[in-house]
Amino acid sequence: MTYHILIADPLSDDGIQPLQEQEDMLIDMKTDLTSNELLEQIGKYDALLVRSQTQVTREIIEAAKKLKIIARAGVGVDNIDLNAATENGIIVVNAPNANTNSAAEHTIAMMMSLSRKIPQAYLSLKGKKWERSKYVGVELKGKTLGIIGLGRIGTEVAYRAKGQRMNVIAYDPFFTKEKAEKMGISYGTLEEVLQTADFITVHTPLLKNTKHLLNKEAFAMMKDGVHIINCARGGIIDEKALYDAIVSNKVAGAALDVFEEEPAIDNRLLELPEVIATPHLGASTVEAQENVAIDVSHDVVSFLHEGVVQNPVNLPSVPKEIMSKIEPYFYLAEKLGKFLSYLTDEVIDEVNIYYSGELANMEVAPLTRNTVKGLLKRYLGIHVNDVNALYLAERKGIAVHENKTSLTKGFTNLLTIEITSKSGKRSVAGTLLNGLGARIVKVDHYRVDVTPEGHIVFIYHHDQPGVIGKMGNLLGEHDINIATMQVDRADAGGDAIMLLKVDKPVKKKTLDALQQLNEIKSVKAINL
Ligand SMILES: NC(=O)c1ccc[n+]([C@@H]2O[C@H](COP(=O)([O-])OP(=O)(O)OC[C@H]3O[C@@H](n4cnc5c(N)ncnc54)[C@H](O)[C@@H]3O)[C@@H](O)[C@H]2O)c1
Ligand SMILES: O=C(O)CC[C@@H](O)C(=O)O
Repeated sequence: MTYHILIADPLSDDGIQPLQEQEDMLIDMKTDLTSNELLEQIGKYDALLVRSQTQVTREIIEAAKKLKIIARAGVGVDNIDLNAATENGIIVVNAPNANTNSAAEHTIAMMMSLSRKIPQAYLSLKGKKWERSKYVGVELKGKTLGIIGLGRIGTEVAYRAKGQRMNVIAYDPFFTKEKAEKMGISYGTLEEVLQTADFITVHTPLLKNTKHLLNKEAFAMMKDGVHIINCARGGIIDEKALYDAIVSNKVAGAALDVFEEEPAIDNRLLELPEVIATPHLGASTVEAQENVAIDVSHDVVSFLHEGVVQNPVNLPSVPKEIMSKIEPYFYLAEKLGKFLSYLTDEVIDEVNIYYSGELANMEVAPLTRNTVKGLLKRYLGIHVNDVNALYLAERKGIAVHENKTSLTKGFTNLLTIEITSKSGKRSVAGTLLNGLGARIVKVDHYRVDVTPEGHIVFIYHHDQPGVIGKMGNLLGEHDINIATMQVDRADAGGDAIMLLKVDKPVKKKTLDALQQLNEIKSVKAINL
């Protein structure tokens, strides 16, 4: 199989080496596509790599019938419609750590340029003027830097600002007084940061709750003569409110790397002498660009080859040490889910997954996703995957619950899946047997021992003499060879089940013939 990869924004040549080394990957570098051209062409690609320019909209995602992965060479994924990607089962990855230093260094560079008016003085001198008294700046030492958003970049900015002998106060919903003490900075509420800082820098993502975080009301709370820096995302600051605050002398100056609309050629903030700006250059260093491209290239290769990624955005990442423990159960979970999907044709209301024995001590969320994927696969085929399984279940009104119990009924590990529909509950249980691999060990309350693979004929029947022979004969007449057979019953002469492993898929006419036998209550062909 050959994978088609589209690189839609400029990426470092050295960084995409891991992709170029793959013999089964054809790479198209098309960095000047219009959105219409992208829409027309996206249908043939398996992977799409972008930076911040390309807008990966719902329309593009819905036209991307083969697309499996969108890789954002950088942090912010606000140019990608994540909901659309998740709904369509497309994994989104980014490179969250690769440009942290560059963005933090750029923030400090912008703050120092702002405090000493370096860009303005530079332009003046280039214009053959020697204006020493016009460009008097302020020192950073002893001033307070307010940081809003203390994630990767905010934290690096905090440490660098301490190096400038600044006092640092930060607000982040996940930041505590204890953490502040450890870092040697101050903890503040948003209001406290706004009220006490001489310089304010924002380092949050652009989200619903951070859109226009710095607005008219926020500027009103700030000290007179405050300086503002935004090297995170345009839109965190309300640009109109910033403009008014600068014109009214509330804000002494602003350093902006990012804008509500980019490219920000006609932005009127740029007309103000108090505003210095760069065209979204926070991550534009040789090192950051190489690192982001390397990180996303590795993720694209490993996802297309092995279904594994390091930096998923729309799927929780699983640490390696946890993954190594649960990985052996992935196969079992999906097969049990798929097996169970054959046992009912009714709408499923609820799925309960019971993790028992050693499984009860593990991080099982990825197994839950795989179970649900298996359960939905019969109906949704390739449209369900790890990314969208839980989303699709929720959309179909299926409640999924994880339960952990120490009851293992003699097994060291036991995974039991139970579905509830209007006519009641059905369940299947499986285990990993040491050295022997996966086994289905229970169907409803019947005990069995079957490998969860291949073609299975599943029969509900009355336990009575001759029934097994009759079925064997009938399958023989239909050219179906029985590989293994498992039978269990509730009571002698009562209800019973039979699981026949057969060598090839069983056709409908064979199932109909089996169903005609008096002893048979129901029969299903299961293909795992
Ligand atoms: N200018 C550039 O070229 C450039 C480069 C890299 C990153 N960025 C941007 O910088 C920003 C930060 O990146 P990061 O890697 O540090 O992200 P991060 O996820 O590590 O940190 C973001 C922090 O913001 C906090 N946050 C969320 N909502 C908040 C709120 N309402 N108030 C206060 N804090 C809030 C989160 O708790 C988190 O700690 C992102 O927007 C990213 O896109 C820009
Ligand atoms: O692609 C870029 O250079 C911008 C990257 C930056 O905005 C990010 O969020 O990582």
